[in-house]
Amino acid sequence: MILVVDVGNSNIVLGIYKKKELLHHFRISTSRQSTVDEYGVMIHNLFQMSGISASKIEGVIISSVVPPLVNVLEEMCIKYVGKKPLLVGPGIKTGLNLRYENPREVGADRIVNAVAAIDRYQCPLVVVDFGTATTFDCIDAEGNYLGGAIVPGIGISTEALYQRASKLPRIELEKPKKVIGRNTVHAMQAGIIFGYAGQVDGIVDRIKDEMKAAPKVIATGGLAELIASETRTIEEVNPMLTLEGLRIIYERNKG
Ligand SMILES: Nc1ncnc2c1ncn2[C@@H]1O[C@H](COP(=O)(O)OP(=O)(O)O)[C@@H](O)[C@H]1O
Ligand SMILES: CC(C)(COP(=O)(O)O)[C@@H](O)C(=O)NCCC(=O)O
Ligand SMILES: [K+]
Repeated sequence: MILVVDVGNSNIVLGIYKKKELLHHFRISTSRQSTVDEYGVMIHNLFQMSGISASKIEGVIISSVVPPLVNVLEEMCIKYVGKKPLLVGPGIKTGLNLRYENPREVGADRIVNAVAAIDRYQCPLVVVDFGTATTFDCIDAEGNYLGGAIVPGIGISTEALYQRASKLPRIELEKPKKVIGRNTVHAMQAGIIFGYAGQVDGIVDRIKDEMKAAPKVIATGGLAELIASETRTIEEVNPMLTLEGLRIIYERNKG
């Protein structure tokens, strides 16, 4: 079994794979304050709840877009899982041809998503990841990673409204029945959800024009389901894309 870990700005998602099969997955909140031992307790509890023995874990791979947590989680794995993790970053084989001006700048999660998408679907592709930020990653017909777009995430956008406007409350991210809201909450929900879906379609349309291609559009991330159904351009939601990518990169680098 291997342990795969994706550290996002809001959540850390962990997966346990036995060969190609995802046996368990867990989502815990990203805490920049937590210590090696606190993360150790967390993983110990998750393993215990699921009947996993740490001694059965043959290897660990971590992707992180939160630099201060890399060392903490690396040490946690050494101390509590007994394995030094592979870190998705410079020096690791991904098989991806990065066309970013500075390939070191691309978020590890975006690289991992692209690797998984290329493995699973036919190129050209666009991957939309609804995380703290929403990222668009473009892959051409030859499998080259072209780059993409980064926009404020749905959570960030919603939070900004209530933090900056005195009379706007904190709202549940729920789809309202109508776009014409007749109270503040419904009006905000309509603006956020339908506005966000429109933004996704707008960016994907421009990407397709610029790529001069008809890429398949895949979505992933915590809030993918909610928005995807309101878009015209997203063809498939694959919630486990990032974990799959980590498993594939692990395979390419072991031994
Ligand atoms: N199942 C869920 N239902 C509602 N909100 C969620 C769910 N999962 C994640 N979120 C929210 O979606 C946002 C992005 O989550 P996630 O995809 O885990 O982001 P990241 O990869 O940046 O950590 C966060 O604000 C998180 O609170
Ligand atoms: C864009 C991101 C913040 C998305 O992170 P997430 O929403 O998954 O937490 C992350 O991929 C990142 O920090 N990227 C570095 C900049 C870049 O990809 O160009
Ligand atoms: K992510």
